Amino acid sequence: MRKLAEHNIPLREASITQVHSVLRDGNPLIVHTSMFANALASLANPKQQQQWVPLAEKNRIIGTYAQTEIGHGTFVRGLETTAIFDPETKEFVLHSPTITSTKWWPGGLGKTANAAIVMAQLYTQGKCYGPHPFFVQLRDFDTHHSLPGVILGEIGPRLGINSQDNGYLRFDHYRIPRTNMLMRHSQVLEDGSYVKPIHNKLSYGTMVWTRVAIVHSCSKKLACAVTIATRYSAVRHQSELVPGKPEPQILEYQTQQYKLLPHIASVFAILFSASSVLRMQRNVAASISKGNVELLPELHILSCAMKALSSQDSTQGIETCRLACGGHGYIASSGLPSLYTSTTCTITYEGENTVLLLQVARYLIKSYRAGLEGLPVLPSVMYLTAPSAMHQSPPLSNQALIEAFRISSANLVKETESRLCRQFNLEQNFHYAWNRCSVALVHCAELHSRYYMCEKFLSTVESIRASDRVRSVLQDLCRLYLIHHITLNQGHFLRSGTLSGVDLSTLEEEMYELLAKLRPQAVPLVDAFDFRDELLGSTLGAWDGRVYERLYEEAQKSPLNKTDVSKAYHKYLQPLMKSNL
Ligand SMILES: CCCCCCCC/C=C\CCCC(=O)SCCNC(=O)CCNC(=O)[C@H](O)C(C)(C)COP(=O)(O)OP(=O)(O)OC[C@H]1O[C@@H](n2cnc3c(N)ncnc32)[C@H](O)[C@@H]1OP(=O)(O)O
Ligand SMILES: Cc1cc2nc3c(=O)[nH]c(=O)nc-3n(C[C@H](O)[C@H](O)[C@H](O)COP(=O)(O)OP(=O)(O)OC[C@H]3O[C@@H](n4cnc5c(N)ncnc54)[C@H](O)[C@@H]3O)c2cc1C
Repeated sequence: MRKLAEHNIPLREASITQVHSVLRDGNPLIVHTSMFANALASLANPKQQQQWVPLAEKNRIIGTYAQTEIGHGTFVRGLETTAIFDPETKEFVLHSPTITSTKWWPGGLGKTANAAIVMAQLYTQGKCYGPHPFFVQLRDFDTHHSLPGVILGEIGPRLGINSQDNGYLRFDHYRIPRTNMLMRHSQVLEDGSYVKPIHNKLSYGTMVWTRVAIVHSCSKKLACAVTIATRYSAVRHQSELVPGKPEPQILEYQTQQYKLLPHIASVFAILFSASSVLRMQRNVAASISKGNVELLPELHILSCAMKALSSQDSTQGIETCRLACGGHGYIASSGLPSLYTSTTCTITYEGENTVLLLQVARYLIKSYRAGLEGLPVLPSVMYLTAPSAMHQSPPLSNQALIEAFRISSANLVKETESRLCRQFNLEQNFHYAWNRCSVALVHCAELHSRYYMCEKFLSTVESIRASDRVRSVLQDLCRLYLIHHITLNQGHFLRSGTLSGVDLSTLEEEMYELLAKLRPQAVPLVDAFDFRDELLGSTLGAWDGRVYERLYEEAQKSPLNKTDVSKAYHKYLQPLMKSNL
């Protein structure tokens, strides 16, 4: 917090700095600096912002975002916490009517936060208007004791990020002023009448913002992992590549290059896509301020797509990096286990990936059908019904590969839509038919998302003007990325007829050549991510390559090494050894 103040970084921008990486096992303030700060900035009206933002900036108020309940995370409309307007006192009464309505998971809620943005079902004049955000004080601002009517605690140990004190929260007819409803987009007036927003999903805006932030953070996490594994692979010598010759650096093995280089490429693919979605988010935010919500659905879908793909890719990439470090990748001091546990949760939180991909698929099917009917569709999905342009580019050029992605994606959507129609004819119920096609629908969403990411990678690399040599290395990396993802998805390209078996063999051959070509660039590429050793926090990945010394030094810090003979010997082992059991 002191660093943020020194550098004049506003609270809501803190989460895109590296400051949170200082903590190894989760940051109890991350939801305060990210979601809580963003909810105030985007969901509170100017008067409310004046009231709470300065206090949050000074950390007098430490907040969290309390939406998920034990019973419902994905299905936001199913939340059970109620906020009933009482016109007599001009207050909302917050209540948790069931066990399943208990708020569960919010980061920092257990012990750190003294306030929360609570999502609750809004009732006024006897009618329910769905989930709305409320500013709620949970603890006394001086003593930090929980307030009467508020029951809260921590939910217990998790796979990782255990310093984040994820919490639970219940309300027992807890009263808050009417003016604590965040009223930028919708309002409840003094007489209890409801003023609806210009788009009924504007109150979900903090989730959209966070999904975009997660994409950015996934590229950082993966960058840390590839830095550790690549540097280690340059230090580690093992086995014989040529019998009788000295043991080579493990980075010389083609299989090791295949484990690492595509994930180095992936860091850039995710980063460039994150920048593109961030630009769109800023445009949409500016439009919303002027009352225009036309591009909100496009932003929602793009943020779902990129959050799902980047969390999946970075989690898999980090695990591959851990495995690429052999046994030493399993030791906590390598930094890789905590990178994994703090990244795999991004697959689940802020919208479980399958659910987000189904949102993308719904948009693809709707847009495809609209396009067929000649209705207007938004730019990112025009290609679904636009004529093919496969023959305009030289065969197997980067542009041709992007076109192959585009056509294969359009083809898969077309095929899946036909399947959906057939299923609908059998079931006579759209929802059952949808469920029966949902595996294929997820594949549509994944391929569309991959197409977007590949396209952003290529267009960004081609726009680099600063240095020919940098551009040349990034072009090779981008080429590797395109070919790698084509080889992983061969079936889609064969089915769409965009690539033949011979094309795929040619591309595979080129991929192996690229691995060898990029091998000398591996260490410079990860060095260019420029992580300080303190932030990387890894015995395997430090700048100076003193891997073995650091592993040995770190082992000395183990509490078990404080004494030669442990207490457990006297208490358990010695009696066991003497017991003749
Ligand atoms: C280092 C920086 C890192 C920063 C990150 C900080 C990390 C902090 C640590 C942890 C944070 C974790 C926090 C959380 O997890 S908070 C809880 C998050 N919860 C979720 O994300 C819930 C997921 N569910 C949903 O979002 C939705 O309910 C839904 C699944 C998307 C939609 O459900 P449903 O289909 O029932 O849809 P609705 O009836 O609600 O919607 C119908 C139409 O609305 C469109 N829609 C939905 N959402 C939005 C939106 N946000 N914006 C615009 N439009 C939206 C939807 O597409 C439908 O449109 P259509 O035209 O097809 O009818
Ligand atoms: C580390 C961590 C931190 C979190 N922090 C916060 C926080 O700060 N604030 C907060 O409010 N919440 C937080 N959450 C909660 C998080 O947002 C939810 O866990 C998440 O949205 C998933 O919801 P769920 O747990 O209800 O899963 P479920 O929706 O129950 O998912 C279980 C399974 O059902 C499937 N499924 C569900 N619906 C569908 C569907 N329509 N179609 C197909 N399959 C479906 C899913 O794909 C999944 O496989 C956090 C969670 C974690 C793990």
